[in-house]
Amino acid sequence: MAAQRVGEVAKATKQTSRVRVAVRLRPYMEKQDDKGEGACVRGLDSQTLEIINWRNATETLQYQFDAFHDERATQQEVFLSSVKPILPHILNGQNASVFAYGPTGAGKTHTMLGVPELPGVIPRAVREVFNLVKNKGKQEDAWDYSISMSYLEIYNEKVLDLLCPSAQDLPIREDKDRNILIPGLTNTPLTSFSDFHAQFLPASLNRTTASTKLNQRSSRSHAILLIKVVRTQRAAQQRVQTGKLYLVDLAGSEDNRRTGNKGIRLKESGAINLSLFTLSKVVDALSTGGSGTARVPYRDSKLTRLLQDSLGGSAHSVMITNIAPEYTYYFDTYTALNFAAKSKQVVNKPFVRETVTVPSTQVKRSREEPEAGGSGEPHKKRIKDRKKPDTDETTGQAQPHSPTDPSVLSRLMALEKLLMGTPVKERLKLHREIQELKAKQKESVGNSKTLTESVTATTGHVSGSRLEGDSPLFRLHLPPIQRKQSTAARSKKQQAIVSPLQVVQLCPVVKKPPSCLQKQKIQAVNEVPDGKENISDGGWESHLDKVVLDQSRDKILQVLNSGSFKDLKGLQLIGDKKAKLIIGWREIHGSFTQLEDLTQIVGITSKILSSFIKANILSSIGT
Ligand SMILES: Nc1ncnc2c1ncn2[C@@H]1O[C@H](COP(=O)(O)OP(=O)(O)OP(=O)(O)O)[C@@H](O)[C@H]1O
Repeated sequence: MAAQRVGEVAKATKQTSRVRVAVRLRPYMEKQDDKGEGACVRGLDSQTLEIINWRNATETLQYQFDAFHDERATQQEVFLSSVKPILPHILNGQNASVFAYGPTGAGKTHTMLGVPELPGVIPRAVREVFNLVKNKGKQEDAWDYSISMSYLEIYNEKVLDLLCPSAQDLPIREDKDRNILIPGLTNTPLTSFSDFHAQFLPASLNRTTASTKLNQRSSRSHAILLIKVVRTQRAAQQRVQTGKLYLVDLAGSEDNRRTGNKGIRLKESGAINLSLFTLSKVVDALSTGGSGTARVPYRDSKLTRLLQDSLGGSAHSVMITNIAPEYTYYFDTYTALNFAAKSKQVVNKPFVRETVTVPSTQVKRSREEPEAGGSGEPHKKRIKDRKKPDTDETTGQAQPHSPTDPSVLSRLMALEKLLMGTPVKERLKLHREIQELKAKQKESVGNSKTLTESVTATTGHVSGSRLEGDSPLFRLHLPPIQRKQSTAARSKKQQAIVSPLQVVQLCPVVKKPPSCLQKQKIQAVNEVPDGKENISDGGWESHLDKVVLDQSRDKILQVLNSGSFKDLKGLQLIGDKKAKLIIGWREIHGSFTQLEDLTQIVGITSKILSSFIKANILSSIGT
């Protein structure tokens, strides 16, 4: 019998739910390491890993997450520890989401999809949902359950229905209750796991993949599988609860120098990187804008618009960050780990959305009409409930910022660097911000001293004798990670393992012996000097590795060419006026081929251009 909706009840649960972050290290692959340098990252225990510190290769950076799955972890272990625990929520009208993040070729699709003999999170989670429903049905007979699926990809900023590939770019809508809806998206009822299998496999083949230098079958889109569980009470006045499970395989962040992308691949890559860039801005806003005043830029990309419920919204979320051990991936891995560390601070507020219905005459409902268990919650509530940056709402305890917490350090460093090349009028503002961060840093040093090791569930910290004078450089009596010398120009006999000190020479960024500038930068990390920054302006580029410089330039160019107004304003030294001029220039001339083209814009002199380049490159390296 059809039912008429008479009321929707959003029952906020008392608990907040921090986004759980797991990191999975893929096995070392010789073919990905043509120089034969070995691994730059390794696990220490089931929660901790360490990566060589690019600023000083005699140190490592340690990160702690909710779970760390090393290269030997099986598909089943990853599922049991990181995914299974959140699934029961969707039977109670709550949302849950699992998404795989990481550089291209680091194992996201392997983790989410797997292969027939080693099925990944998606098939295991769906099977588990069927099991849970079956068991619930046995325990209580007051409710009926139905399961359905939708499957879509976001390709080049277009939403495409994988169950109905002819469908064009589908719109994303938001209803008055802030539920995210996709009108026209196929929603197929499922009767069993094999039914799911039969629908899912052919649909997966519709996903856009292509071969790049780094991955023979690289996902060129973000794939989102939505499993919906609707439970309906068998009573005169029916209650209907809908829980949604999002299983997301994100496209990999890409460095086009290494992927060798050209033409259409390069365009895809631009869209992928831009949406991931927006995702990182969303996470930034959620993890640092705890006061509730920061605008979260969900609308700046389709991906973040769709994931709105999963980040800072109403879902129980798990992010599995996939990383690769080879040195070739070093900076991608480092960036992914810092992103994962920030994501740990995002808090969701799960709630049950329930519809109470009474039998009535047939009411026609479109497939994507707002419904029970919808994905949003009132905006005001979300903002109000957003986690303050330093407070773990799940425990009520202050979440310690380690003295070397990368989220504070990197912002601090970026600001310090920025100050060097900033016009006088902006210096005051930056200086204030630096002082605040320094105060926070000092406070966290105090905090961390009083906390026992078990409480230090921090986002990550630098381990090194200079920072933790009495602790050994490497814990657990493991020998230090050693970078093998490149085998490219050596015979097999000469492949001796170098000592950690020699590694410094191979460090990807620090090329020259420490100069005055570098010493001061190191001091900024370790001592947070109170004195004035008075670093000479000239020759800053020569202190950085060419690859890093080129990568940063490419990223800036990408934002200039495909960034929205807001993305452009996110660049250093670009305000409203310049952002508009850049968009106007793009409309007339197309893309910028190099950063230097910016001088063609009225008001951007070569002096302004060099400050712009410097500020943005230093800022991107520091974050
Ligand atoms: N844990 C693992 N064990 C064994 N092989 C793995 C593992 N993780 C990844 N691989 C292999 O590494 C290669 C790249 O993995 P995958 O395609 O999953 O990467 P990806 O992150 O999805 O890349 P992209 O973003 O380009 O799609 C594949 O050949 C995959 O089988």
